[in-house]
Amino acid sequence: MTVVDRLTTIAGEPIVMRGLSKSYVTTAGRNPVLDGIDIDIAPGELISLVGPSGCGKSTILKILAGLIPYDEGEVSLGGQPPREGRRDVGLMLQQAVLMPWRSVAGNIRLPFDLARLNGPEVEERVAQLVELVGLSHAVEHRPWELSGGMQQRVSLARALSLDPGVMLLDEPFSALDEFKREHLGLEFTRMHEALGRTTILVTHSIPEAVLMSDRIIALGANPGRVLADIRVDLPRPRVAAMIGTPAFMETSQKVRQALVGEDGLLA
Ligand SMILES: Nc1ncnc2c1ncn2[C@@H]1O[C@H](COP(=O)(O)OP(=O)(O)OP(=O)(O)O)[C@@H](O)[C@H]1O
Repeated sequence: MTVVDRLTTIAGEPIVMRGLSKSYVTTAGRNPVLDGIDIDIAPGELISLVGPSGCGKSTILKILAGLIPYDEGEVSLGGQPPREGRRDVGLMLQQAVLMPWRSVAGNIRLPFDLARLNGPEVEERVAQLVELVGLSHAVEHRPWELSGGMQQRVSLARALSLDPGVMLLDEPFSALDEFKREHLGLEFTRMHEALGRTTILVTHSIPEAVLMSDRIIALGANPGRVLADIRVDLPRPRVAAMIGTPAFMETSQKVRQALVGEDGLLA
């Protein structure tokens, strides 16, 4: 099987979190951050985590990526416990971490280099990814020559490079202007619909969550817990024309309701 075949035939993996709890130990003592999180994600589902700053969204992704330990509960991806560096898990963190000495193409090629994959198919795949994230004009640029949004796009392309069965994306479009954000969000959704990777997206944007997701998990803070699990009943493929339709607005309203405090404002 060639690299490209593998890239287009990989299927999503289920993700299970049961009774997941996590505290950070700080100089001020033990800080409970997640308390009894139960989330089941079916193979190929795209779910969004939304909730106030500090409710533990990034912590959930880091636990799933095997970057940090957890205290209690069960966590599995494709039936296996989290482990750092798994090639079948694509992670994009909030801050793009790029190699300063590598070009845009070189940064996107990094996972292939680490996996000792090379040749014309890899070059073709890198070129496809560069084009996908709209950086064909900057392919030889170094990270410091890029805007924050462009760096984020390199980071997204790199997370997509090995076409993993599980994608963990922490606010992947936050540094983009609204036009590019909607465009790339829909592009990503289109790829998701074609390839069916299981995806967890952390976002602060309720409209973005509604447009892209099958389900939206609303989280509360102190400690982080699931407030609501809301199904998005919009057909696929998702298209821009769905934004603002009654079904879209109704779902957005449900998410908002789950997150507002007693004063009616988002926490
Ligand atoms: N390494 C750490 N050590 C101690 N406390 C931490 C650490 N990382 C995160 N925290 C704390 O854990 C809580 C959850 O952080 P986390 O980054 O998961 O939240 P978040 O929901 O992703 O927030 P945001 O929306 O602002 O990105 C916060 O109170 C944060 O201060």
